[in-house]
Amino acid sequence: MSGKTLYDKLWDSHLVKERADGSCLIYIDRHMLHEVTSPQAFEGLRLAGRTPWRIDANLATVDHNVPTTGRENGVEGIEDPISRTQVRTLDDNCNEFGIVEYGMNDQRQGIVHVIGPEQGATLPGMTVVCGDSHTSTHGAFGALAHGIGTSEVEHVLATQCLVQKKSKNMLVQVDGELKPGITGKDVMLAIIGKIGTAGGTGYAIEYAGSAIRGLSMEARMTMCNMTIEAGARAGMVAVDDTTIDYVKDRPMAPKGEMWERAVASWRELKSDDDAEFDKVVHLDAADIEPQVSWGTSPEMVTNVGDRVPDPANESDPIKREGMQRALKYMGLEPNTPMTGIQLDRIFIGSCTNARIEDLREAASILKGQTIASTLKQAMVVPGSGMVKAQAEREGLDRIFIDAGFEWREPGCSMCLGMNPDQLGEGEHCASTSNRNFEGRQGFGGRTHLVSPAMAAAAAIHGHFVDISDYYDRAG
Ligand SMILES: CC(C)[C@H](C(=O)O)[C@@H](O)C(=O)O
Ligand code: SF4
Repeated sequence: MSGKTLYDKLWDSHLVKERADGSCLIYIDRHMLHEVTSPQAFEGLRLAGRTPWRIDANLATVDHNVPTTGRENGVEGIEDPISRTQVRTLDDNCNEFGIVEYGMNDQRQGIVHVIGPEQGATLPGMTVVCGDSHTSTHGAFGALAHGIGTSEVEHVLATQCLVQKKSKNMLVQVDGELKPGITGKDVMLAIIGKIGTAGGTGYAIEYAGSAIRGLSMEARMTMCNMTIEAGARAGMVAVDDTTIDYVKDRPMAPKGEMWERAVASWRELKSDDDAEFDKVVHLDAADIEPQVSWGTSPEMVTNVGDRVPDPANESDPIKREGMQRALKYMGLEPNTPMTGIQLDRIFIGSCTNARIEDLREAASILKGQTIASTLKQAMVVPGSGMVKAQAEREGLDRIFIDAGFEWREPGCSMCLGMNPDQLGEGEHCASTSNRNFEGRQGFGGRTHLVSPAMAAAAAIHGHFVDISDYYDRAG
């Protein structure tokens, strides 16, 4: 018999019961909540007269609907009535049921997938769920993490368990050395460009190989975050020293002797050498160039040095039609150099790329520079209040502000149009977020997915540039 994958190990250690039809009950260690997908779940609990099964397993915050400016008047000061109600409802529900919530003006508030790891609420070996598709982010810690629907949010609140079917195992192996300036974002966009947005459907993906081992936790989180864009619900990376160093001394991480014991067991969280995967994909790190998306799906992506593809060269009629539609929406002509796309706004933020390392990377490009006068707006939205405070201690806020960026309060912001930060119709945006769907950042808005460094360099020039030049020049 062959060995176990990391996914098999996580699955087996949380399996409560398996039925003959393959449906399984798994135990959930950590449940994160936000204001969008929780109201009906709490309502369901109330109607059934239930209380949360394990209060301490839950951690809530407000992120999608919060404004990123003008928070001095608290929740009642939120202008949009729907957003105000959403935020107030989570506050009320958490108060009623006794769940810890980082409210809008708590320094620990932020995007749910940023604050979990930051607080040590996400730990190796856990099962982590949240009513949010980008929960896959937490898999970077050698955890089994995925999004759930609102009825499942209610189920987890009530029982701490979830009915699931096991996925197949996929290994994405990235070996070799990344070129300077190439980030986890570029690696992940290149993977999605290669396997497609349905490439991971039905699988749990493990990222491995020497290039992944060399990545920071922030970069691993970026990759696991975008796993859902590759069609897989869960992505994960094995535990190593990088993982353990990141987790150490986090507020909710174990301490003292418990820490030593935890680390000893976490070290086992890797695939066995003889584990077999149902599918294996290889990438050579040295081949990966800075990525920019040109279309309305994350797989519609190319190297910054390339051109907008020509549908005429696509033999598959369905794909051709999809490309034509995407180009029409994006207002792009085939064969336009990617560096020729003029931008209107720059957004550095989201649960994909708003951690401290992301802001440092962008600031290193922007230092002493100013943004192009042709831009309507450039903004940085830190992923959490803690990231914001850290960036301010390092003086990064000054670099951004001096360059012409707006420095905002934490939240999902322009990643999706559920708050005042939105694109206007027809506007092109260099965005460090994860989805470039039609209307995602505002009605008629045109999203180009890039890394923080690429967004920063694009801000200076008003169009995309190959940041490789920056890194070469800097030596
Ligand atoms: C609002 C929420 C349910 C949604 C998700 O599940 O991912 C959002 O976070 C997103 O990124 O589209
Ligand atoms: S930042 Fe974007 S992707 Fe992440 S949870 Fe918020 S809306 Fe979803």
